[in-house]
Amino acid sequence: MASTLHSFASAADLAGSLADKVADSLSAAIAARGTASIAVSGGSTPKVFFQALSTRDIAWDKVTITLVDERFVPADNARSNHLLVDANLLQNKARAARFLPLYQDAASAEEAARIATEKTKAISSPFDIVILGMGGDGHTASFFPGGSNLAKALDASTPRGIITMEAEGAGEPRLTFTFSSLEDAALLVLHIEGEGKKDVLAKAEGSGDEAEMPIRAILRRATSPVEIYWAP
Ligand SMILES: O=C1O[C@H](COP(=O)(O)O)[C@@H](O)[C@H](O)[C@H]1O
Repeated sequence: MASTLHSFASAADLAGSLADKVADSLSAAIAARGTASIAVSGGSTPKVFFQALSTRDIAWDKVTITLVDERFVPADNARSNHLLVDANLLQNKARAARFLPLYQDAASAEEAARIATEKTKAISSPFDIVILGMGGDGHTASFFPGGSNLAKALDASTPRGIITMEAEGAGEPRLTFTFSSLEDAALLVLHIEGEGKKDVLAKAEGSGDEAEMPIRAILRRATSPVEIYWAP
């Protein structure tokens, strides 16, 4: 499916514009179905966007928020994506939203993935909105190059839900929604910032194996158009 690049002069401009777009999409879903869903990324990029989105005046009590991926660490760990969402998105007006975490207090990441898959079945499919990020190695969600479960995660026939991932570049074991869970969102966004990420994107858009740069799976095979939001 095609992608469209939306470029902004600054990260603040991008955050405001993306927050408006997401708020409009959530409101449209609520008007159509009574509820709305959004799966967001962690990492360093989304903080300012989260802060902007949290102030938007929509029916947040009808919105379910979850993560596209998470580290297998509790929510009070500084590297937790849940912590980032708590501190920046589940604030202001967005405090009224329901948050479904991927991390579960389980004996293993595999058990946590199984529990999280069950719990997130309460969210209707497809997601209304998915916001992906991208690492400098071409990973997105926790689809890491060399990842232990990468082939399964990227296989379009792997069911919706959460699986585990371990990889050298990932730090802790990870929990990640599968490709099939994310690729058909009504609004599918790739949010990246910096010249370095633009170069990584250009490389990913070229030829090469998906396993080397897993973002290629989204760019090449997502059934929804990919809206790329970029700022320097
Ligand atoms: O590990 C992760 O990294 C990516 C990208 O993060 P960034 O710090 O380069 O913005 C992120 O999209 C993903 O959700 C996160 O778990």
